[in-house]
Amino acid sequence: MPKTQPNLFAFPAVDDVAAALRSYILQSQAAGITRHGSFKVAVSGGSLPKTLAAALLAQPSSERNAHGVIDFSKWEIFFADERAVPLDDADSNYALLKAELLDKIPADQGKPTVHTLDAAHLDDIQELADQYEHTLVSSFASRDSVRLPIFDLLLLGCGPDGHTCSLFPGHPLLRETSAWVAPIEDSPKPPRRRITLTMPVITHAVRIAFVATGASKKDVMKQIFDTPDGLPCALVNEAAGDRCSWFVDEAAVEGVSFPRRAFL
Ligand SMILES: O=C(O)[C@H](O)[C@@H](O)[C@H](O)[C@H](O)COP(=O)(O)O
Repeated sequence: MPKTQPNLFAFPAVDDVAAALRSYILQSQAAGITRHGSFKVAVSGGSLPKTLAAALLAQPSSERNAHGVIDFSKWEIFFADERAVPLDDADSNYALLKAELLDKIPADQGKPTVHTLDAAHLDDIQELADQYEHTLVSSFASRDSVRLPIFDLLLLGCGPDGHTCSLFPGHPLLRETSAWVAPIEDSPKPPRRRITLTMPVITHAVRIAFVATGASKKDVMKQIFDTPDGLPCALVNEAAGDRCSWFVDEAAVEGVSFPRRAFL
């Protein structure tokens, strides 16, 4: 079977990115609820929670979308990567998502289930990762019955070096094939101690959406799309093909030759 290509959706401004992302999330939510009655999604940190809030908190008065409205009561939110810090620490991805999005969800949009890391294990990073893997096992079924968890949607960022989640270029963790969640103690992006979903889990998701905005991303976007050379984001593109969609603004893809697709 020929390999499929990732979808590159480019928009004039960040607001347009957020509007398209909303529509894509609605489609993914509908598919998840049809499949298993809930919507299992994992999110990253960085600039993503802000764009996500812009996408999800804008409740158009008449939602003209065939896929319904956002229903957070059906959402199970996981962290695609998380920093090994207390949940109220300024570096925590949970704290960031809470401030940007969770605290602002209107009551009539329902309350999501949010799976945070277990802060009792912050001193033991392997245990922290193992405990988070247990959290996934409890939600997705046991490791004996499923080889890998299948998220309905992963919402990921792309670092200026091409990293995603806490998988960094050239890092041995990129070759992890057995764990679902892995610890990292030498993250080049601070803080150094983190946990992350592994590549097999990422590439098995039903849908993967990358969000990358701003001119600071254009060099790495050229590398990822025009001269793919093993950067973590390029590896996800390669493995997931058209299950992988990029929501970017024009500034982030200036000079990128890879063909854009129209977002319908
Ligand atoms: O915890 C983290 O550091 C993030 O999960 C990380 O993987 C992030 O998504 C990228 O670094 C992109 O960040 P920006 O969107 O801020 O560039």
